[in-house]
Amino acid sequence: MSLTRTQRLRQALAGERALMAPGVVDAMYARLVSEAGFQAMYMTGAGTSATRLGYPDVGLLTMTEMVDNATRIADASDVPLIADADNGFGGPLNVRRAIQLYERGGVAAVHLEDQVLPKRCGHLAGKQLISAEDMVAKVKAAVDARIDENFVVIARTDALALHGRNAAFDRAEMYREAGADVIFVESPGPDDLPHIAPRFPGIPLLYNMATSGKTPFLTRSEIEALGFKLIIYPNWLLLSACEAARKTLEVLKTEETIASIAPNVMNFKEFFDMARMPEIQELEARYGTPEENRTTY
Ligand SMILES: C[C@](O)(C(=O)O)[C@H](CC(=O)O)C(=O)O
Repeated sequence: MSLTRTQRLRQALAGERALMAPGVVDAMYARLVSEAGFQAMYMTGAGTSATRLGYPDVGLLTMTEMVDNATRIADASDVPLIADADNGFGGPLNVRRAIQLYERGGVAAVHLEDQVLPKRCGHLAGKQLISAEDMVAKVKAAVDARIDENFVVIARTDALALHGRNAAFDRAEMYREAGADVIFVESPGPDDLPHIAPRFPGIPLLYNMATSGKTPFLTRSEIEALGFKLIIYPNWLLLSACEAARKTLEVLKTEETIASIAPNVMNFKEFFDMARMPEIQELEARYGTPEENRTTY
């Protein structure tokens, strides 16, 4: 029998190499990541906020909006999805409901952070934290709420930027004792990185390859050598696409034709194939759509 997504995620986290999870914001990016053959993907809250609302990552998205987005992403492939669950959208009871809905939606892992509500991107200034004890209660609620024991609960602390290394590590230790499966110390700089793994033996650590540049752009092997097991790349696909879209818009505005862009974009067939056209064609055949009405190019 094939392994479930959560089992595959657990297996990958226990493997030799660090697991790379490119960031996605919708089903289309999920298709791209799946096509590219990655073993995991990550739903970025920052990217979800930008694409769903056109606003930055300042905690405006509601829990149901985040769950809805995660569910659509999870539905688009069989690749284990790690999803941003911000601060759990409230207290421990909100966390409990959020975990139930994320899990039901096919998500394999979430990360929860110790910021107040509303939260903001961990790489921005002006963050505020809840107490470590309040966060411990949320981690416990998350662990208790999961039905599938392989669903992964990742605890993130945002304390490093505000209170320094010791405070951040103390918090992370408390979250680990509360049952977190993975530890995520947010926005470490180059000086902090070598201190994290020696302090947390035996538990997988997450490396957030954010685009802010605060955490260095290391290679997978360099990150592995520092003792991290999971690498998320939150907004890189989105930012690549935004830059390409801007260029297309510039050309369209000045040249008033798409002709010079056309040879450089993904072609029509590739685009539909990425969106599972072969599956649709197979289903049409199976359910008796007359040949002349089947979807073809
Ligand atoms: C990981 C993160 O929470 C996200 O929403 O993807 C962000 C990433 C980012 O804004 O680049 C973060 O707070 O680090």
